[in-house]
Amino acid sequence: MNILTTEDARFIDREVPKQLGVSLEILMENAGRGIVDALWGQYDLFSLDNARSINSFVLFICGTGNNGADGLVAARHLMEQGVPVQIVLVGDTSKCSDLFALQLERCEAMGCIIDMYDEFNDWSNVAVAVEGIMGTGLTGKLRDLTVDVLHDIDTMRSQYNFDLWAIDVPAGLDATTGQIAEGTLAYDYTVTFGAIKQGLLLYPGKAVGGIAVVAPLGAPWQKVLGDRDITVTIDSNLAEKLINYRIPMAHKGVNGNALIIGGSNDMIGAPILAAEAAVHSGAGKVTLGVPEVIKPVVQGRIIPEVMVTSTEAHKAMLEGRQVVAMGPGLGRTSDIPDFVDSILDSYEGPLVLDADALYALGHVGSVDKDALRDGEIESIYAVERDLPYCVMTPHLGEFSRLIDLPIKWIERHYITLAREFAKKHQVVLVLKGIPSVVALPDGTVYVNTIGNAGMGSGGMGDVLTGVIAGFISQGYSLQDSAVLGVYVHSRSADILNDTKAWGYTPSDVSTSLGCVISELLGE
Ligand SMILES: NC(=O)C1=CN([C@@H]2O[C@H](COP(=O)(O)OP(=O)(O)OC[C@H]3O[C@@H](n4cnc5c(N)ncnc54)[C@H](O)[C@@H]3O)[C@@H](O)[C@H]2O)[C@H](O)CC1
Ligand SMILES: [K+]
Repeated sequence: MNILTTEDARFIDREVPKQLGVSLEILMENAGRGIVDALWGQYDLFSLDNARSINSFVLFICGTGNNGADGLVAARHLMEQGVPVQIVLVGDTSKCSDLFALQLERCEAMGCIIDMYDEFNDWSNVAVAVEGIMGTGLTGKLRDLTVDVLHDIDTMRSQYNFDLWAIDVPAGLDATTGQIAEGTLAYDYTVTFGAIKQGLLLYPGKAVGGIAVVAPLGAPWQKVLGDRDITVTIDSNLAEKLINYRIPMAHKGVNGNALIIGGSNDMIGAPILAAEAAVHSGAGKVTLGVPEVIKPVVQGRIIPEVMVTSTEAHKAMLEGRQVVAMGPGLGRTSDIPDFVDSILDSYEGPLVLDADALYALGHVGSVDKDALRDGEIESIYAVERDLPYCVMTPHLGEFSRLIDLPIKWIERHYITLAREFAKKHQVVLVLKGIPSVVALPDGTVYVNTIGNAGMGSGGMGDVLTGVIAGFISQGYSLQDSAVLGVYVHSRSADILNDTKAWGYTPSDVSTSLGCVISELLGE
């Protein structure tokens, strides 16, 4: 499923009429109709009953831009259907958009009940409120007047207990970054147009949008996006397309030979988790390379399917592998950067870099904060160190070190930074956060839509690394392995979450991977 940013939505507004001959007014008509369909999907609008009166109605709270105009269209459709509606207007109607003026004229001609916000006081009869104060047209902080209106809505909702819907995005939510302005409310539902807005998938936006319903615009807007970078959701539909059946005669030689490199005196758990996850994801043969000193302990702890070797003999260790994943538990001692470099120099096959291997790389590039602020995408990121084509799986802290930028900035410009990094370095970046994203060298970004709070525990990332390596060893491309790995890992955790809340471990996620694979194969 596609994901749209504010810029994409504006581009669609501009280009669909030009290239496809479908006017903005028609798109708006479909958007308004989509709001109505979404409301019907949730309530029997013919017997609206807010438990207080039989005079209840659907209230549309409309700003004077096209977001408000969508609300006016929806109100008109509901009037035709005989559903009681009222409209309140927020803002200066003398400064409205052209389409708002047109839709308002229509609602007035039909005798719809329309009040200015200050005149409205019939909150006790509101059954459902639909907010169209603003959508993708938000600029800067919310103006005081808007904050006051939103505050009133919130107070009235607590008092009268009606559901609150947002048109396209909640007023105050940045539809691209998911950041929210002070005063933004939390909603029960958001009806968003064409495709889900990126800001509804990123925190804190994801937490305030409620249940998202996508309403079609009535024209194949995908056709006009051309070579714009695309963003897509990671969900079961995508994963089902990526997973392959195994041929019946597949043997361990066909299913790949994976090497995991990691471990140090203080950390033996991380590489064990990664190697075991590679086994559970279906790799034919898995070897774990650890420093000689910890080899006996590791051998005593790990499942017997994994062979353990010593990293001291590293040339021989690399031979015949379909994938090498390096980093879990490697440590941060002064010898590690040279060790990581020597592996990068001597191994030319598919590579996954995680954890301390990423730390060992240090800064690999830098961010121009001004360009980031101004959205000058091309000049945001400068490469300082070339990297081999590989999958990199940093969490926010590790990414912060790689690009030399505080986490706060990364959180605010999550997808832009992931995309620029993957494009400029030509690597597959799995940025592990909430949500995790996978950015590809061609600029496509996949955003994870599943997973749960139980995944926030030590070792979960090591399992993901092992899963991705496991898929690569079985012949999946680096990018498919990253996307499929993120899905399977989160889905396994979701299955466990159903019965164990957060009381499950990374090892449990690893051992349940097979359930997800069989679910994807429809077995
Ligand atoms: N392609 C699509 O997805 C379509 C979307 N539609 C709808 O159009 C809006 C975007 O409309 P636009 O006129 O560009 O802007 P808005 O109505 O969202 O906002 C303008 C409105 O908001 C006021 N405003 C802006 N910033 C602030 C602020 N910081 N504080 C207070 N008020 C602010 C501004 O003054 C204007 O009054 C999109 O979301 C969809 O709902 C089309 O209908 C169909 C195609
Ligand atoms: K809105």
